[in-house]
Formats: sequence, C-alpha cells, structure tokens
Amino acid sequence: SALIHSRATNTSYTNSNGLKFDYFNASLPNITLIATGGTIAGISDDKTATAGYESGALGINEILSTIPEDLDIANINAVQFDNVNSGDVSSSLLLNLTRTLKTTVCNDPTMSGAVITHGTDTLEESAFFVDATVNCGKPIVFVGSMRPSTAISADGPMNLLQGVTVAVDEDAKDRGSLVVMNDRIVSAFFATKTQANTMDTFKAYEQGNLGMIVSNKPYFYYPAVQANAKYFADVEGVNAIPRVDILYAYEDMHSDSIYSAVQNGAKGIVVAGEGAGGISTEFAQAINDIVSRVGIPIVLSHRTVNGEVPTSSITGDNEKTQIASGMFNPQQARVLLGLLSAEDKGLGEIRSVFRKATTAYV
Ligand SMILES: NC(=O)C[C@H](N)C(=O)O
Repeated sequence: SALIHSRATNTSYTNSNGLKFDYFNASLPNITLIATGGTIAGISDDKTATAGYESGALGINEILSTIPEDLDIANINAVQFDNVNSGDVSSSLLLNLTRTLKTTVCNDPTMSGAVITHGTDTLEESAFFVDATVNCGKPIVFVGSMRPSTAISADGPMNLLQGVTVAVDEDAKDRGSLVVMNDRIVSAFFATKTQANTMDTFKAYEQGNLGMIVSNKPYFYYPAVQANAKYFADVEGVNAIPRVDILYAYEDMHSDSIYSAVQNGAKGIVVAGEGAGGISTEFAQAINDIVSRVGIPIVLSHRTVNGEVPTSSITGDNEKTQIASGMFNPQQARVLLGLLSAEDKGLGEIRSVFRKATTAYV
C-alpha cells in the first residue's frame, strides 16, 4: 500500500455523508465501491486454475491494493457488503444494496457513481435488480472476473479499473446500470452470462454492447437512452421480496414441480419454457388449476438464450392465467416478478409490465 499512498495527495477523509476514503485527492471525483465476493475476490494455490478455486476470499482493500491505478481515477469509498459465491447473494442483500446506493450515491452530490464487485454466475440478476430500483442517472457499474485473483492473466484487476473509470465517466450517465467486463460496456437490463468459463461471457446478443474500452478510455457508440420495456420499481417501503421460483421445461414435463413450488411458499412462478414458451399439456393444465385456485402470477419465459414469448403464443384459457415474459429470460423475469409482487401489483398490472417487452407492444 506504499504505492497507493504515493498517488494520493491527502490520506483519510470522511465526507459529510459519513463515507470514509482512505486515500483522498480533492481534484478527483468520488465513488463508492461495494464488494460482494465472487471470483474477482477468489484465490487458488494453482495459478492455472479457472475452476475449483475459492470464491469470495480476498477483502476489497486487498484487491484494491494491487491496482493503485484506481486511485489516479477516483477517490474510493470501499465497503465490504459480503464476500460470497454469487449463488448466495440474497434478495435482502439486494434491497440493502439499493438503499445504500440511493443514500450514499444518488442523494450525495459529491458522489459521481458506484462500482459493485460481484460473482459472475448471478451478476446479471443483481444488476437487473439494481437497474430496476435505482434510477438517479449516476453510473452504477457491476464488475466481476472469470479468473481468480491468483491466476495467470487474472482479468479482475483490469475489469475493476475499467469499472471505476466508467463510473466517473459523464457519458455513462442516464443509461441505467452497466456491466463492465472484458473491455465491453453492456446494459444491465439486457446483459446475460453466455459462457460458463471464458472471459468473453457477458453479452446482450440481440441489443449489442453500449460501448468498448481501449487503454482505459471508454467509448459509447450512441447517446444515452433507456429501453422501451424498462420498469422502475419503488422498493422504499418494501421489507422483503416475495419468493419466486423458476421451473425448467422439458419434453413431457410433469406438473409435480409446480405444485410443490406453491406448497413450499412460492408467491410467483417463472417457467423456462421450450422455444417461445412451450410447455406440456399436463403442465399447462396445472398452471390453469393453480391460477384459478391460488391466484399467483405465473410467467412463461423461454429456455433459449434469446427470443421472445409473445402474448399470442398463449391461447385459450391459458391467456387469462399465464403471463408472457416477452424478451425477459427466466432469471430476469424472476427478478421483475419478485419486484412487482413486492409492490403488491395485481395480475393485470404485472401482465402490462411484461407486455412492454413483447413485439405486441411496439
Ligand atoms: N466468475 C465467477 O465469479 C463465478 C463465481 N462462482 C461466482 O459467481 O461467484
């Protein structure tokens, strides 16, 4: 950390919002860096390991100490929110994350933006959640890595540096939350992990990247814009996100899974349907039965990476019961349905939010 110290003009500063900066240079913009764990904080004894390593092992200050270049770009208030494999990120952590971002970044005029380090496996879910709940125009940037910090050519340090750079970039404002990895800037609203192992994994296949980064200079292809299907959820008075389960469809799918999900407390169901939302006859009948008796929302999504479940693929009785996910994939649909249920929206309102993500809407 001697190297870090040499880059800062002052040491230790606490702003009027109580945020602590270990190294502070009054001429630089300020950001909050919230660490949640993942491979970017991962370690292994084997420098060649890109699987089977320990996730969420390093603290954020240890990670930062290897990238003193970050302190040439911004003053960083670093917060260790958690240090977990991303499969263990809970909805209560996400609610807390949203509240923290609103109070410490949105409502503080001295803060330019935020970076969140996160495991990549579920990064898209957290990024989608924050994108739907934090809406102040300041850049909120999610970063992760595919190689643990101990690997040869670890990608975490460059991703974090690029994330910090994007978080203070004027051009990054008003675009919703962003995912920055592998020299690309992707909209959190559309981003999905497309490859389980390699660094070129976050993509918005249909919509494309928002921009790229060369020699740590971000370049955005187009001016800021929000997606047509964007829904902003108000979680101000929300204490918990209701449970929403995802059920994966397959040939000749049985209906036991949906009954047990409901029995076990699911307040909403997302089905990863075949093609444009296909399901077996048995399963379709179970949906109609559950909706008429229990009244919970059931959203039909697609197990293919891309595409849309149009309202027209749901016919007859099912039209009244199921909700077409439109272009939202199952994991996006789960987050959105959880937020809408937390806001106590009725079936009609939920249906109209999802309808905005279908070609029937435009
Ligand atoms: N690349 C990663 O970050 C994967 C890790 N298992 C996680 O999601 O926490």
